This record gives sequence, structure tokens and C-alpha cells, in this order.
Amino acid sequence: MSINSPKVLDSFCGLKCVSSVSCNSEGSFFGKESSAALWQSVISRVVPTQVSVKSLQPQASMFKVAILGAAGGIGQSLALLIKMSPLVSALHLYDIANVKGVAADLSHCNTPSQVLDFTGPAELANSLKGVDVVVIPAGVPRKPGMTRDDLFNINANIVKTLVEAVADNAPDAFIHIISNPVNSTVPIAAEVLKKKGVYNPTKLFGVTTLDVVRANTFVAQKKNLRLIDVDVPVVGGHSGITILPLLSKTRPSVTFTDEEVEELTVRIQNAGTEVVEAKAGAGSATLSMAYAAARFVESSLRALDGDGDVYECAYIQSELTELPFFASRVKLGRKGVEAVISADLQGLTEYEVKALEALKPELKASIEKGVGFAQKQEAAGASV
Ligand SMILES: NC(=O)c1ccc[n+]([C@@H]2O[C@H](COP(=O)([O-])OP(=O)(O)OC[C@H]3O[C@@H](n4cnc5c(N)ncnc54)[C@H](O)[C@@H]3O)[C@@H](O)[C@H]2O)c1
Ligand SMILES: O=C(O)C[C@H](O)C(=O)O
Repeated sequence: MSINSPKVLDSFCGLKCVSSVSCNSEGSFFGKESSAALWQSVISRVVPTQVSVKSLQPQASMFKVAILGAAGGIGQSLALLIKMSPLVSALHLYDIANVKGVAADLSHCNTPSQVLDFTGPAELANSLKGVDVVVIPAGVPRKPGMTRDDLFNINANIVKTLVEAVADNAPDAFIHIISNPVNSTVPIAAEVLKKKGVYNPTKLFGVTTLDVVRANTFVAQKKNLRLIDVDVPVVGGHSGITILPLLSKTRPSVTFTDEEVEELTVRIQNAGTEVVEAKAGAGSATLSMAYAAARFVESSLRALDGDGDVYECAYIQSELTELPFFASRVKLGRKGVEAVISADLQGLTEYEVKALEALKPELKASIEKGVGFAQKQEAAGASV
């Protein structure tokens, strides 16, 4: 796709170039074809004196997005990136604290969306009214030495409470779960939605985009490829060995030695821990996660807007394997998941087949832990 395509230019900053601008990049903002040159192009449009742009016209924005946990490390950066989308008319920022300042700060950016802040449980319902996409990065992050599952006891309750509110106030919204452990928090969300009678499996997503972003980056570095060309599907779940990059399905087609496969797979699986250790107690990935989550939001909005060519990996209710939830590449449409790309699991290498079998018991246990938690809460008379 050419940079001059309105579809590309419409994807940023609410500005549509109606003249021919000389840019030689290609592709969409966050997708497999994204590029630094496109960002340069965006900046050029924000500061039009830097390039020869004959005229700019505003682009209609139409979707409302809520971020629950918006004052956190991921939430703030994600809010900034979503504020740049011309597809967004309103950005609702919810947190239990510190969100007023974040919203005031962000609201000064001269992009089209309105920014509204909501603080504490009393304002949660209002933060969700009329929204099309709800993103949930609320919860605690890991410290060195912890697994994602160590976050379960705190984050399970947070996700449960927030999804109850989504069920009551935005039952048709796409729900993007970022809070860890994703392998369990998504099944919890599904149980909550079922109990509320509003579960739509095609609209509930565990956000695994960061695994794809990392896989694309590491493969491009290792094989000396242009980053914008590389697309690696990552399937399974979002923790340790449940993260399975399908390197044999890398596009463009590329060959790896056995050593490269092992090294890349392990690096992708441990990339979250790499960041946790580098941050040395100050949290986990926030900037790359915000980038990845913004890409998934942008893809969802494009799908809601009728774009018929939107594909992402996500952790969803699935029949691809015997496991009830599984991350894979899906086609997104107005109603959520339109198709699951089963071809990715065909013709796997021996290494991938073994890794797929090896991840299943751990992923199964994490799913069952989430479902068990939600059902126990319900049996105990809690408001699940
Ligand atoms: N899916 C992924 O790929 C991925 C990647 C990175 C981090 N994460 C996860 O995202 C979560 C957030 O990470 P972070 O670095 O932004 O943490 P953070 O501590 O910086 O921010 C979390 C925010 O959640 C808020 N919060 C806590 N309880 C809440 C509640 N009941 N309602 C609303 N907001 C609430 C906090 O006030 C805080 O602002 C963690 O669980 C982390 O493990 C997931
Ligand atoms: O590693 C973490 O705890 C955060 C996140 O899941 C990640 O993959 O970076």
C-alpha cells in the first residue's frame, strides 16, 4: 500500500492529505507494513511547514475508547498513542487514582478526540457508557523473580470487577485484556460476561500483540531484514513456553538454522522477563506494550470502520486446538473475530509441533485456574 493512499494517511492525527506529498514509504501505522518513515510523514502533517503540503482537511472521527487503568505505566503511553488516532472521537480515562492530571495533560494535544477523566468506582459506569472498545491494563506488574501467575491473586479480582462493569455498561464493546496473567484473566472475563448473560466470544481478546511485535523485531535483527516486511505469527498464550512463535510461518519466507530457531524462540518467550530484570523492580514493559496495545486498538477500530483486511494475533475462545482459549491469527471485522486462521497450525516443523504439545498442559492449567476462580466467587455468593 502506498503512503499516498488515503487509507494510510487517514490512520493518523486526524489529518488527511489531499495533495500529493512526496513520501516513499508504505504501509499502515502499526501493522506489518508500518515504518519509521510513516511516522516522519505523520510529524510532517502535524508540523506542515516541514514539507510541502498544499492542503489538509480534518477526518471524521467516530469511535469511543475507554482505558481502565489509564494512569499506569501502560495506560498513560497508550492514552497518548490512542489520542493520535483520527478514528477516535472520545477517549475515556479511568483509574482509581491520578487520572485527572493525565487527562488534563493529554487534552492539550491538538488531535480531534475529546479526553474525559473518571476516578474511582463511583465513576466507573459512566466511563463505559457508549464506548466501542474497552482496554484493560489495570493491575499490578511483575518484579524480578516473579512469574505472571504470581500476579493472579491481585489482578484476578481487579479484572473481575472491571469486566462486571463493562458487562453492565458496554456489553457490545470489544474488550481488550492486557492485565496479567492473560492466560487466566481472559477466561475470568469470559465467565463474568457469561454470568451477566452478555458473553460474545468474538469480542473478548487477550492482547498478545507484544509477542508479535517482539518476534518481528528479533527476527528482523537476526536475519538482517527490513522490519516493516517481517510478520511472525505467535500462537498459544502469553507466558513462558505458552508463547509459541511460528518461525516457519515468517513472512517473507526465511530459513533458520536449528540454533537460530532455539535462540529466537527462547528470547521471544523470555522477552517480558528481560524487561522486568532490566527495570530492576520498577515494573515490566510499558512503552513497547503501549505501542502493541495501540496497534491492536487501531486494528479493532479499522475493523469496526469496515476495513475488510485486518488481521492480528490474539488470545481468544478457540476451537483451533482442544484448549478452550488459544492465541492465533484472526481476521477482525465489525462483529469482532470473523475468522480464525487455522492454516498457521498446518505444516509445522517438528520443533514447533513439540513446542505446541509442550505448552498445552500449562495453558490448560492457567485457563482452569481462571475459570475456577470465577466459579468459586459465584458459588461464594460474590457478585460475579
Ligand atoms: N498483555 C501483555 O502483553 C502485557 C504487557 C505488559 C504488562 N502487562 C500487564 O499489564 C498490567 C499493568 O501494567 P503497568 O506496567 O501499566 O502497571 P502500573 O502499576 O504502572 O499501572 C497499573 C494501573 O492500574 C491501576 N489500577 C489498579 N487497580 C485498579 C482498579 N481496580 N481499577 C482501575 N485501575 C486500577 C493503578 O492505579 C495503576 O495506575 C500488569 O498486570 C502487567 O503485568 C501485560
Ligand atoms: O513480562 C511481564 O510481566 C509483562 C508482560 O507480560 C510482557 O510480556 O512484557
